[in-house]
Amino acid sequence: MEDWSECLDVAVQVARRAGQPSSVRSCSGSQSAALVSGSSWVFHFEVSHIFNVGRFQVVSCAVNQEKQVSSKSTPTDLVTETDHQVEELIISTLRQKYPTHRFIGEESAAAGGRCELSDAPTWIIDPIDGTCNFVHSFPMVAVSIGFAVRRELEFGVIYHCFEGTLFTGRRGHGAFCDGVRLHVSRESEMSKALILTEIGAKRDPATLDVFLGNMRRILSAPTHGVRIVGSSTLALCQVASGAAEGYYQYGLHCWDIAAAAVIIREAGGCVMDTTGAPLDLMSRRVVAAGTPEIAESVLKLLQPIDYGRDDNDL
Ligand SMILES: O=P(O)(O)O[C@H]1[C@H](O)[C@@H](O)[C@H](O)[C@H](O)[C@@H]1O
Ligand SMILES: [Mg+2]
Ligand SMILES: [Mg+2]
Repeated sequence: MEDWSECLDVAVQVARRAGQPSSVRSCSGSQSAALVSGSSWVFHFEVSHIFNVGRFQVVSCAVNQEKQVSSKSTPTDLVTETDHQVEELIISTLRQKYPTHRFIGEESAAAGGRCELSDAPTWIIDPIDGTCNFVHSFPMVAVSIGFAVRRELEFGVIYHCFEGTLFTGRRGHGAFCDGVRLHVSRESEMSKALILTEIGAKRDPATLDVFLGNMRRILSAPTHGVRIVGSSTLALCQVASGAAEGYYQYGLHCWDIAAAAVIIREAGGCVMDTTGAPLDLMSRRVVAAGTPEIAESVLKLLQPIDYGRDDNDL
């Protein structure tokens, strides 16, 4: 297995830096060990040297400032200047260090950039996940950075900008939150499950009928409850940490799924297509769960909502 740990540590530093005003913090001991095991790289000096520039616009600084809010695919699909600035910070920093790598970023894609997974090392970036929350200063906002090589997800980094917590997962090396190992819930009964979902950008009556029908069937399964937090990546991190048993959504994007899929898998969970087939990162739909039983129980109750694909133009 190739050792991408050096890339992972750079992603950790970029995500932290993009999400917080203070200087780059090193990872905790065990998390550092998990990130850099088997590598001779002198990470923190090199990484802090890369980011030792004072031009960062960061999320938790900007959250209480006046924002220029606009919308993209629908009036509820919001974007701010901070989304653009954080994505530019992340991609320019990574591209300087890895000029041959490829990048898929939410705001670059919105501007017409291609969402194409190839064999090349590819960074899959959501600069602010939970932009609507960010606009309202609702404290569920994340920076998400996934990394794939030969179409295989190698690692994911998700930084919770309000809590200052960092979720990481590296294929074959486990998943952590601030150095504490993550384990999914082993619950297999829907009647004892907490299920998370997100609404997606479409609000037309037909879409809302299917969305609300899905939620009604999940609630009537029955389950303990359904939660919508407004950030796909942070909701998926709750599955990885065992705080929720399952997640389903139509309408998210590859940059919402990529990092979280690695973190959930490395925490012992499963991530798949809403049909039960293997995950299709570009399909804009997902079911994730601590156990296959919960995943199966959820997907059997779902009616599909068609959002197209991220790689529609290929
Ligand atoms: O646009 P950002 O990056 O904030 O991502 C959110 C999507 O916009 C929502 O449609 C979707 O429902 C999720 O809330 C997702 O996190
Ligand atoms: Mg976003
Ligand atoms: Mg997002």
